[in-house]
Amino acid sequence: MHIVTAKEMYEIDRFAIEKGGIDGRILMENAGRAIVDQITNLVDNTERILVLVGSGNNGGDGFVIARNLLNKGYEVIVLQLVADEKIKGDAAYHKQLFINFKGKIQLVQEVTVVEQYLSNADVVIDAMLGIGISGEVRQPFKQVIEVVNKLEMLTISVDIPSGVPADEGVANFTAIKADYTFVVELPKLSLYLEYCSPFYGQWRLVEIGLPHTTFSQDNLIETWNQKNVVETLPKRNRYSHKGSHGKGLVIGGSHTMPGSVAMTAKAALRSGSGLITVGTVQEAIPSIASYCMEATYISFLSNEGIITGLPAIDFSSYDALAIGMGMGRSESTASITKKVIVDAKIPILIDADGLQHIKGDLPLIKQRQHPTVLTPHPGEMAMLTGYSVKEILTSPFKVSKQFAREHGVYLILKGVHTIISDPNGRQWVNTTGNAGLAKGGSGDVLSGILLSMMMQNQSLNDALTNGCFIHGASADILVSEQRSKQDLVATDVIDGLTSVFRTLI
Ligand SMILES: NC(=O)C1=CN([C@@H]2O[C@H](COP(=O)(O)OP(=O)(O)OC[C@H]3O[C@@H](n4cnc5c(N)ncnc54)[C@H](O)[C@@H]3O)[C@@H](O)[C@H]2O)[C@@H](O)CC1
Ligand SMILES: Nc1ncnc2c1ncn2[C@@H]1O[C@H](COP(=O)(O)OP(=O)(O)O)[C@@H](O)[C@H]1O
Ligand SMILES: [K+]
Repeated sequence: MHIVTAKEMYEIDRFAIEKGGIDGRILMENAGRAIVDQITNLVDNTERILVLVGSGNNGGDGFVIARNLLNKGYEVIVLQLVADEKIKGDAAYHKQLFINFKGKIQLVQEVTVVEQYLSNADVVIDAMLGIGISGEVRQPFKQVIEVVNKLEMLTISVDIPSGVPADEGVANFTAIKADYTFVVELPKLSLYLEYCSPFYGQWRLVEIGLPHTTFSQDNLIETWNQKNVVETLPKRNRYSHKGSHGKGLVIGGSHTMPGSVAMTAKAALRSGSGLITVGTVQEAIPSIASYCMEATYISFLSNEGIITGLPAIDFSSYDALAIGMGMGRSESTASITKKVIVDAKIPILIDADGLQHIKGDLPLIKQRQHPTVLTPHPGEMAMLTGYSVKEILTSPFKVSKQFAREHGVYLILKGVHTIISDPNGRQWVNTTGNAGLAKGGSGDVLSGILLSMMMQNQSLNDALTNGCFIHGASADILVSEQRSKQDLVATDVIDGLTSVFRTLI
């Protein structure tokens, strides 16, 4: 499903009205009615409802909601926070209908009066500001937002919590902290920004009759859901053999960090790889092998438990490789990563310490004729780009698209809403995962799943989006059925892959 910016939402809206011929007043009615259907599931009709409306179409939705709740027997008051002449067009039409239906509207701009009304209500419907907000929230909205947040009453936002920007790039704002948000037709970008999404509370899309299309050539962002995975994940052929499912190489690990490659290898095998070989320091092999007996091993030259040299490896005998996990950041390991980038004429995934190694070698990556996948978390992305972590979290879509295009890489910017970007600038947002994954080792497991997916018979975009989905889905199933976010550890996520594959395909 497309994720839209405010501009794209307006384009879709304009298309529906101007080319499709649908009346904007009907769209507004549809939005209000669809949201009322949701509200009636949450709120009993004995509860007193206060609808806060602003000057735009978001306020127009508020009038439709108020009229339809009134029809259903709810006690409703609309507080209009702007002067009458500010309410225009479709919103003015629906305001008049509400009046015709004997609805009560109070024009209020004093925050103390708003507070009195709030104290006599059980539920507040926030239809103050929608996706048309520009700049900082002005008065009286700012104060009203602060009062609503302070009161902690059930708050339901229309389309977007008032004050939250629809798009990325705005770091500081005052906004309603909604319990529920009913998002009109398509998800807005800010739903997938970790500093904005908490404001939405629980959210759901409501359909109002707009086409699900995008007119943008430049900003193709989609969510990746279970349906997408089911459609694209290759089925295992009855006649397949181990060679059909990929021979992968994992390079990394050190005397003090053997677990990382062990988890990557095990996760790769549990996600369907035919054969996995681990290249690591000799000292680490016994402990890794006891956890991952299915893999084979190459002993690398080492000094004090750190890889110092790359043995002669015929990279072409592998289908893909992953490098960097637990490898350390010495000069010797950096030069090995560099050699692999140049010599390995196969798809490679670079993670963790490998990302530190490549900072100065991005031009070499650009020259590669085979796909390169980078999997930074925001800290690593900051190191690679020179932006601060805050800047990255404020504009993760822009920063990662720019980087993927500029360096010709597939970029997986990990986080609460992991963003997958391809070298053409297409982007997907993963929809699975939970805070149980915020533990050391989760990234190593992801690398293993991705390595495996890269070797299955699917496009690389599908492989990476499916890999991220499967990783998060494993954690989600575990947390809902047997573990908790507290005790979940990375090796559990590997074990949880069983449930994912059993339920998904
Ligand atoms: N046909 C349509 O256009 C539809 C739009 N829908 C609703 O319409 C909304 C978008 O409507 P609008 O484009 O009118 O935008 P808004 O409803 O967000 O209102 C924008 C108005 O708010 C004021 N404003 C902007 N920035 C402000 C700030 N920083 N502080 C205080 N006031 C500010 C300005 O007067 C501006 O005209 C959507 O979020 C959705 O709720 C729905 O009704 C569905 C159909
Ligand atoms: N709060 C969270 N919600 C969802 N996913 C998370 C959360 N925290 C971490 N993750 C996921 O866990 C993984 C962590 O990777 P990373 O930071 O590289 O960990 P490590 O290097 O310790 O293995 C990423 O896939 C990330 O998306
Ligand atoms: K709103």
